[in-house]
Amino acid sequence: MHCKDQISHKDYQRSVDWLQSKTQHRPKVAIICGSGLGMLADTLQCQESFKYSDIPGFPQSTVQGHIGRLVFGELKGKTCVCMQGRFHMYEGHSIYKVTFPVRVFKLLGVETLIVTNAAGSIAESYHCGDVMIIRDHINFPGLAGLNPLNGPNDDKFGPRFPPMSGVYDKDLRKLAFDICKRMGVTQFVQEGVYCMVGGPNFESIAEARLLHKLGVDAVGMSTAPEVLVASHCGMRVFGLSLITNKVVKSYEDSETTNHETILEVSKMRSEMLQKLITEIIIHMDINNNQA
Ligand SMILES: O=P(O)(O)O[C@@H]1C[C@H](O)[C@@H](CO)O1
Ligand SMILES: Nc1nc2[nH]cnc2c(=O)[nH]1
Repeated sequence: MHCKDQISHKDYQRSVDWLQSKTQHRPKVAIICGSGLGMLADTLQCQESFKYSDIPGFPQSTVQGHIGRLVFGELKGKTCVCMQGRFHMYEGHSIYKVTFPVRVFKLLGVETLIVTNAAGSIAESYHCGDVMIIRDHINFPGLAGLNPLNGPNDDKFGPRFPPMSGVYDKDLRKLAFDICKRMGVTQFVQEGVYCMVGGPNFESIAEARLLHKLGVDAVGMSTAPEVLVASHCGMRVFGLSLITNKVVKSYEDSETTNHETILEVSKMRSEMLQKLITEIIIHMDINNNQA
């Protein structure tokens, strides 16, 4: 990966101009839907959707369970934009392309980014079907130097050396937990640390044990780059991981992980997740429709 792949302000703006010429919606909230979690977009009212292949600069989704559309609409009167399918580095996209939509959202006027993903549990106490409110992340590709902020800094977006502490908004995390209490679902709600690895392979047992020692609660192949770029440009961030499988940590265990099971579990919890995200959006402070 070279900085030559870096994307210019002009390229983000081209995408923004195209979208703004096609829709009157001016979203304040963007939602990135993880594997199998794209159904939330279907609940938006006054919908207008655009295939990634039609939007200038957008890459294509290639993963099963990621439809590949940007959907604008209203959730109980709040204007949102939903990514039905995200981009992963293992698909062959550069890290700049993976995070491209986030800067487009910023230029569209989005202030809050909600990210969701499917993840495997590392924490012993987690179960399949649990929902983890992300408190913090470990960005393995980032620690190894694969960072969407590599290259000349674009000061129009944010500072050269952005902090990464407290990135997952405390108030939104509390709001989410309070809503879970009201929904009566706290028995399968957790709060923990998400770790991004490169994928596309799932973890070896030794890797899973390493992640456990490092304090990781759930592991997946996405999210950290988008969150990093959102935080760099001053967006408020909230994240949820749906625990779709337990990561094998014992040589005695013959279970293996596969993408089909991940999609099945996502389906099982999709309604609850939709409700939770809808309630969060309804109850959070949004300076709506003042773009
Ligand atoms: O987009 P997310 O992070 O939800 O996708 C997860 C991680 C891998 O891309 C894939 C593995 O099944 O699902
Ligand atoms: N790396 C990784 N990504 C996942 N996405 C969903 N489950 C998993 C998992 O067990 N490991």
